[in-house]
Amino acid sequence: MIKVNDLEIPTLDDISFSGNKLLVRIDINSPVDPKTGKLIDDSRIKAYNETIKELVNKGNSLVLISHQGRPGDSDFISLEEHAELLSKYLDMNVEFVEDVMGPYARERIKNMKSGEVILLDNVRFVSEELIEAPPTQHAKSYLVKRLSPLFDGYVNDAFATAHRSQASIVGFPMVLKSTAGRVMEKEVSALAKIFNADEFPKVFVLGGGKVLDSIRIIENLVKRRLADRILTGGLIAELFAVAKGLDLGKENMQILEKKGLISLIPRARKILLSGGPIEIPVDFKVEKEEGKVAEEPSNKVTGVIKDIGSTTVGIYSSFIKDAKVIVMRGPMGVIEDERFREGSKKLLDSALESQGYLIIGGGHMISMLGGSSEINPSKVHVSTGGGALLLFLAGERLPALEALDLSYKEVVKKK
Ligand SMILES: Nc1ncnc2c1ncn2[C@@H]1O[C@H](COP(=O)(O)OP(=O)(O)O)[C@@H](O)[C@H]1O
Ligand SMILES: O=C(OP(=O)(O)O)[C@H](O)COP(=O)(O)O
Repeated sequence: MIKVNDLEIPTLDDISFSGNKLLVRIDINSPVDPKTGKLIDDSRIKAYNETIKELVNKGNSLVLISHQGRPGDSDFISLEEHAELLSKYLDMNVEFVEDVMGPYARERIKNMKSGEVILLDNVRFVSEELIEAPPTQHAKSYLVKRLSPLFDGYVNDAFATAHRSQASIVGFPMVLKSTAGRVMEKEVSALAKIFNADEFPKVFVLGGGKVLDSIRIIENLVKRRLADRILTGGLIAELFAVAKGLDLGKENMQILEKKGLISLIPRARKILLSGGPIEIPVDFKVEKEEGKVAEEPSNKVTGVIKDIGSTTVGIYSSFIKDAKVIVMRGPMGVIEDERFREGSKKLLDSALESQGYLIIGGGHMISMLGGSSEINPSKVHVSTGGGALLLFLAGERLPALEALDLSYKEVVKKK
């Protein structure tokens, strides 16, 4: 059992599945090249080998289920390429089923033979999956009602989605015998051990595009006084810069507005006014007319912000080098474009060179590691999670863990 605060979460050692048909929730949501629609990193696809092989070796047949991107974004794509890569890394056939809960998927699941593995299509093609709701409500969703009768059990290995109260995460545990998979187990046990609240300075490097998540994370970190410094990059840096009163120019404001981020300015301002240890870039790398790249001080920005500038890289690196614990999530810039990878790459190098312990997460940031074999596991924890990782470290309860705990009490023990 994994014990987290008052939660007790069963693992594959506590509920031994063999010869069963299992629904396995994984998170293979990966960075996508917006130009080609192809995956640009496969770290998360490789992560589930142990769980999948262990379950297959015990004669189970597996239906893998995952999301990819969010509706409206360029990375909201089908999982066909993911199935090819899963087959390659597992060295076994993972059949792609271009359906989630329709008659074709259900018929295919009914006819599965022992040891077979299939991957359903992007679960966010089902609109119910996008609703954040309590487990009891999701247990009544069509997704759960249509799929759960076909299975003997449910395994949640999607640590990276553990902070979402969505149907494929919290609905199935209410009706099926459920456990955490090996990735979930390792992440939760390792993070509970390595994150020592008494070790400081702790430096958080937070970038990327999921600004609402980041604001929630920062509010938690500040409230619990867990961070000595929070170094911002990506869109989160832009939001804090505006909240501080900097004029980032019309184009950047339009981008923030288009992404619906203007309404978050008061929350960012409140964090700054409450003394949150937020660092804002002193310069940015920007793209100007005809694709020209330039560096501009934060108070004189005219181009579109695409990365942090070199002076900021120097300042941030010195904070990182002095830290005892470094947590990195979300890139400093638009890393899909080679010209704007430098900020993230240099901070990552500083973190790897530092004496501090590095916890790094989030699909885009771990892609910067490029599968590096030189990572010292006693000094670095590479997490499959980004937002889930940070919220867990900040002490928030994760819906996926709560649902597995509840499932053990209500579904397993009462049977
Ligand atoms: N200044 C910026 N403007 C627009 N997008 C940005 C900026 N900085 C980073 N991004 C985008 O943020 C995305 C990654 O953010 P996110 O999904 O939060 O990270 P992770 O997957 O590592 O958790 C990338 O697609 C990147 O292009
Ligand atoms: O990539 C993910 O989160 P992350 O960017 O925080 O690492 C997860 O797959 C969750 O995706 P979501 O933030 O669209 O719910």
